[in-house]
Amino acid sequence: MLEQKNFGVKNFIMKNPGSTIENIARVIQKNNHLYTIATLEQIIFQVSVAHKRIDKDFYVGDFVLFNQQGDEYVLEELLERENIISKASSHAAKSYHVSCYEQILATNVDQLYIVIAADQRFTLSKFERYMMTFHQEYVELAILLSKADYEEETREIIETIHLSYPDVKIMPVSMHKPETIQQVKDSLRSRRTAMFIGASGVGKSTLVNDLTSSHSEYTNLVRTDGKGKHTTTVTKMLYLDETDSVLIDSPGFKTISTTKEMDGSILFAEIQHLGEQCKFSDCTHNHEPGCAVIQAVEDGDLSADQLGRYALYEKKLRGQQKHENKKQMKKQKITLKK
Ligand SMILES: Nc1nc2c(ncn2[C@@H]2O[C@H](COP(=O)(O)OP(=O)(O)OP(=O)(O)O)[C@@H](O)[C@H]2O)c(=O)[nH]1
Ligand SMILES: [Zn+2]
Repeated sequence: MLEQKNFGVKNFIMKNPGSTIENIARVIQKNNHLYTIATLEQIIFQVSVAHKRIDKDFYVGDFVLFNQQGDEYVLEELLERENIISKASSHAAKSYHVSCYEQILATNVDQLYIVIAADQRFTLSKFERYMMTFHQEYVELAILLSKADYEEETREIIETIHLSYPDVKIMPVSMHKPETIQQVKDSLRSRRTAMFIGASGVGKSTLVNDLTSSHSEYTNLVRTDGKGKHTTTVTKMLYLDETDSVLIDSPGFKTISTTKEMDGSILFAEIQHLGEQCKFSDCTHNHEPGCAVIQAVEDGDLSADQLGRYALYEKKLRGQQKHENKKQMKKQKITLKK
């Protein structure tokens, strides 16, 4: 049997004392309605959903309670999720009666890496769509700028993003530059769950191969295509020996549905409306006493994620403002010199 890898079950049990240890597992792969789960001791394949739970969907990353029925294993309960990584389903967006349908990609993620390729057409609005879709308060977010051997393009993209979002963490990475792969490894935190998402063709598989290449034993296990190369057709969780962490690899998507691409005033109308009731008229809804927006989050009337996205959006506006001011000052200096 394969030596047992830590897929996060141990951590979960430590964080939730009193849980029934024997029956806790984590979903590490999903193929239609069959799941692969990891317990503290072993990996179990071909797990189905218990009859009484047949209406429930489980996702990669979920912690679950399972049971043995005869020689079959079944999923019984979903344990509380810390977070959900989702996007609007492009599939449903096409159907005329559903305009926006949430597609869950994975759950319980600590570090989310959005992979953008330097050789693909880049626009700030595409980047913003990613941020709008995936930014949330307790998930560490970074951009992996792949194919960074396209050096000119890489520089330009970093500059464009940082002009509007100076705080966004961007890590250039290239298969031709081993030190950049090492940097990605170094950023993976032990016993945490990282996830890669990105459009197809950005080089995600290549990157995952590079990260796991020294562990052929496990790569062999998860290889489903019979070919020499790892390709991503379903979402799955991989264990990385070197960092003692797990990585969720998800299939590349074509586009992020545009249903979330809206201007801030539409997206944050609710927050702006609530803001009218804040004690201070220039309230940033961040720490101020008498803030109606923070109150709404505390009361459960507004999601903390929405407030997080709002803060990000505000930051962007301030960044742009700063940039404008600098440009103006430069101009003034030049005219003074004359
Ligand atoms: N120049 C350059 N090309 C790369 C790099 N990484 C990957 N590629 C190439 O980009 C193409 C796509 O790479 P994949 O790893 O298959 O991309 P993917 O994101 O897994 O694509 P999907 O399987 O559709 O999700 C391949 O032809 C790779 O050889 C890189 O760092 N630099
Ligand atoms: Zn406020």
